[in-house]
Amino acid sequence: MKIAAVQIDVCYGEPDKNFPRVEEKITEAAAQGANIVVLPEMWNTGYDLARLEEIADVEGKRTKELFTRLSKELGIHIIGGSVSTRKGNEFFNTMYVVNKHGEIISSYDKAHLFKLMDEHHYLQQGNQLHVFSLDNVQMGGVICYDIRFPEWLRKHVLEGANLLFVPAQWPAARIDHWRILLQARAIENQCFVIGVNRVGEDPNNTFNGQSMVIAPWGEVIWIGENKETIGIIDLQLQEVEEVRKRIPVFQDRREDLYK
Ligand SMILES: O=C(O)CCC(=O)C(=O)O
Repeated sequence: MKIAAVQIDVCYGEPDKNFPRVEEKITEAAAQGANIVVLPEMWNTGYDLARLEEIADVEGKRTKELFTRLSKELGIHIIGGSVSTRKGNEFFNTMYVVNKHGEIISSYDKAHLFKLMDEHHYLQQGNQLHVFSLDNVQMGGVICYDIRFPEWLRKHVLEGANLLFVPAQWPAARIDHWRILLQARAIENQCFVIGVNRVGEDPNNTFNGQSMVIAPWGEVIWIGENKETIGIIDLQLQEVEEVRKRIPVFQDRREDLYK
């Protein structure tokens, strides 16, 4: 399974600039032989939350149209990072997953809103777990701050996810936390973790990439530098089983102690 981690800059509050750029990057990832492309968080608008009325994607229409068209044309699955959406009169930070046949197979609204970036003032939180299947492999998708809640990611793995995707806009100021938390989530859950961050700046933060692909034993098999880049990473999925046999964490769990 070949993953393309698309680490890009995001134009603040400018969906009309971001949509064509993302189309270009997905096309480039497919040309490089990827089966699955992964985008960063809130790539349509960035964190221009005060202007969501004007710029959020209404019912995710524009995003869904782009993903369904491209996935079919290019034969590639899309883990759509996330986009700011408007559903009715409320706003969300939403991930769409579209398979290579152009079917929207799942969507997820960020469950844990990040107060340091004012999300709780503008967005509604999601309440649903996010496990889906592509090419008969069970996967999960959460968003950025969600990784600080190990119990939330564990729940996805207990529901069968062997890979966890984490789109993010994780500021450089706390990038050590990003790296360590992603690695810990991979080791404790004995699964692949694919974190895709952005680069560049917005009025409040600087972002320095360091998107990561981590194997179930915890090795970092790819890390993005501080520049726009597409990482193409070939995952050996049998490693999940191998690691779980070596240290049988899931058999040894003491659920009776955790309630
Ligand atoms: O938890 C953090 O330090 C960063 C989280 C974040 O930037 C986000 O959820 O958008």
